[in-house]
Amino acid sequence: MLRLTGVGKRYGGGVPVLAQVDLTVPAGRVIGVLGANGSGKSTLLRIMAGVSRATEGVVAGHPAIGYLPDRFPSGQRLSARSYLRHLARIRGLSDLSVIDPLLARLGLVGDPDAQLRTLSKGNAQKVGLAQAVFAEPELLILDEPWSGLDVGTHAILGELVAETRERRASVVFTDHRPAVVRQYADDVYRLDSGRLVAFEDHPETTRIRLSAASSPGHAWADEPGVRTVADEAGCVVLTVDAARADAVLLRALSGGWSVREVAPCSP
Ligand SMILES: Nc1ncnc2c1ncn2[C@@H]1O[C@H](COP(=O)(O)OP(=O)(O)OP(=O)(O)O)[C@@H](O)[C@H]1O
Repeated sequence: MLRLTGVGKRYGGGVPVLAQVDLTVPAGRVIGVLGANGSGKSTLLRIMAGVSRATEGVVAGHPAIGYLPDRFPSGQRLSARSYLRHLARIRGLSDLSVIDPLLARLGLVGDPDAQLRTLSKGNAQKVGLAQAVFAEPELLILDEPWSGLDVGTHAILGELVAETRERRASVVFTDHRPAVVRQYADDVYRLDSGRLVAFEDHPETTRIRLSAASSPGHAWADEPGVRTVADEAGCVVLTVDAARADAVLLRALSGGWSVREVAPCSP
């Protein structure tokens, strides 16, 4: 659907914000991009949305795109309703009746006929979301879409993302919170020094110290969930995925080992 190959971006003569970014967005997939402030998330999404040019590399594919920018231009005199109708006509949408129910679903507080510039930040964000999704684009690009939204609308946005995936369209979104990105994305990436890398999830681990009067012997490294095995002062020390810790303890006790210590590993 959309493919970035070797994409780089440099503003003026500065250091590259993005370097050698490769990313394929397949149909029906939700991709989440994590990154600290200033790591280049918005720059990457602007390039994908076609509103900014890469200074290196190739962007291939021309899906119909719905785009929520990081700063939605909300300081306008147009009302939310006229703005969305205007955009709908530009995008060739004949059925304008989808707009009002969408604003209601997003929980727009206030008069849809009031000027956009009078809306609160969260309500302006809802109008920004509405313009991104109403035409059912093939690729939905959302820059920090959860920012500024109230809790009720968080769930609605989650539904909109899921519905987009269900109709085999794709979503690319950014956020700086791993838990949010993990919750909604099929594939999670992280921007690190301009490079886009797969986000490695580090599940919580537990440290288990075992001893045995006579060595019963056990291939602990082969036990599911065991990450590391070390000998320390006559004890065996295991690092175990927290979710598997109970099973490993049961195996140890039934195998004649004594449990000396169980503690969460420091992050
Ligand atoms: N138009 C521009 N001209 C010059 N520098 C820019 C421009 N846009 C972004 N930058 C710089 O590029 C870097 C990445 O910015 P970008 O907005 O893409 O990061 P971000 O990850 O989206 O940040 P945040 O989480 O704070 O929104 C920053 O150092 C920023 O100052």
